[in-house]
Amino acid sequence: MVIVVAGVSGSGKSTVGRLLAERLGWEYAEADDFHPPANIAKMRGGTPLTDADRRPWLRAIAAWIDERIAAGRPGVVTCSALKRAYREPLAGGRPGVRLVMLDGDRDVIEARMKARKGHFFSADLLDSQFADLERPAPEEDVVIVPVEDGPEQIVDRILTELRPSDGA
Ligand SMILES: Nc1ncnc2c1ncn2[C@@H]1O[C@H](COP(=O)(O)OP(=O)(O)OP(=O)(O)O)[C@@H](O)[C@H]1O
Ligand SMILES: O=C(O)[C@H](O)[C@@H](O)[C@H](O)[C@H](O)CO
Repeated sequence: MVIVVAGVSGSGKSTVGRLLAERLGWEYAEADDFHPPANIAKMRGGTPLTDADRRPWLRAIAAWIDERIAAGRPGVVTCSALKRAYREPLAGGRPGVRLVMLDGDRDVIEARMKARKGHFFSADLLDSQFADLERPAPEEDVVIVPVEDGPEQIVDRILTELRPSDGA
């Protein structure tokens, strides 16, 4: 099984994803490591990414997921996956892949981003993240988890909802 941890920038994907992988003893990969350097430079410069910018990045994340599934090695990967069209190729109806979206109040997320030091993605871009965000429809079968709790409780909740140790 592969779990994709999604959500806008600052929603806690890296914090929660890393902890989840640690608790399960699974491999972990970080969305930002799949971006071509031009995308990182663009975000660092304060310009939001377009669909075209995100295409090679989503393909690289999908390839990571495919490799894990082919090898029967479970993993956790983060990916903002803001739009339905981004989520479909990663998790849509694929057995063995589940997507969890961290979602919550913009002010809470903004405050966390402002407190976070040394990250290339500035809180000024948060509006563009919420503008692009398409909240998952029920038929997408995405687990939506509120971000207001602490990371440990969020991970507990994901484990309860997905029961990954059952091998689902
Ligand atoms: N549940 C939480 N409770 C309190 N603080 C949190 C929580 N989750 C994350 N944080 C803090 O909020 C900030 C943003 O979290 P994090 O970097 O994990 O988000 P992200 O979604 O991975 O962001 P990005 O996509 O920009 O890399 C960090 O400083 C992190 O320590
Ligand atoms: O889809 C996007 O706009 C990007 O992937 C962003 O979400 C960033 O990569 C990340 O969240 C910042 O670290």
